[in-house]
Amino acid sequence: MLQVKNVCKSYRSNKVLNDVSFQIQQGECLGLIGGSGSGKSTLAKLILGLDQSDRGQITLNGIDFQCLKGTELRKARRHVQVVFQDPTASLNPKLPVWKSVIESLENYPDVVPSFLKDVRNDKKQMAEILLEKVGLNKSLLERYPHQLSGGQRQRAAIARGISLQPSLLICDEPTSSLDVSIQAQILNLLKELREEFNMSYLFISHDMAAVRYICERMAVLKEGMLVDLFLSEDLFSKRRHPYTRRLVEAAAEN
Ligand SMILES: Nc1ncnc2c1ncn2[C@@H]1O[C@H](COP(=O)(O)OP(=O)(O)OP(=O)(O)O)[C@@H](O)[C@H]1O
Repeated sequence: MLQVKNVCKSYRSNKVLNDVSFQIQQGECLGLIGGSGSGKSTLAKLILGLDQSDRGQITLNGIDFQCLKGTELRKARRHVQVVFQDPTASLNPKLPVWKSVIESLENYPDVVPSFLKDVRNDKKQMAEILLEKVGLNKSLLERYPHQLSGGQRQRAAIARGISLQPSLLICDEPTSSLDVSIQAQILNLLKELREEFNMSYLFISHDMAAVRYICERMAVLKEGMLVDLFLSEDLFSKRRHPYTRRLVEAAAEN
């Protein structure tokens, strides 16, 4: 489904990604962990088609975004969406929640997600269904982002992320800005949505326990190199790369 092959990326003389390769299958969740500055967000940017790699290939369902331009690129991009750490990054503070949630659908009028097919012409109904999918009451439709709690804002951002029924959802630290008590709820929501829509996730996080909980496999980036890739259940195995073991030890100390 997603194939990343020998990807390299430098910013001036700073080699940020060095020959990175991995795959994510349909419906699979791959966790991406690594220290600060290891290149995780850069990789996400390349997969989203927001920047170009210097070398290598990134294909989603066999399509290489880097070979596309204009309308074709726009069309392909709908299949990969993102949920950021800070939900205010994807919710316009001047719009009521319902408008933010359906903004992507308005940008892609030809796209008819299966769960919205009966209401595709009714904007409010679409927003209502999307809110329901993420466990938000329709009484929140008219609220503005600042009138929601952090957890509700992240749910709204997730509703927006799934609105086009993407094949791949990139979750970039989706729980880091939330209270610990809310983090588990958001993780469970992401888990349920993945099952319902058979989406794939690239789940970027510093939170080892969260990654282990939600992902079947984990990939470890160290200074732009993919040094380890394994089943989550093998996180504590002796076969782990020394750097992975250091991350595990650091997480245990926190
Ligand atoms: N647009 C850019 N121009 C120049 N350098 C950049 C750019 N984007 C990222 N970098 C550099 O690339 C390196 C990797 O950054 P990146 O944000 O991908 O790391 P990260 O693993 O996501 O870090 P964090 O966990 O702190 O978010 C850093 O040294 C960063 O300064």
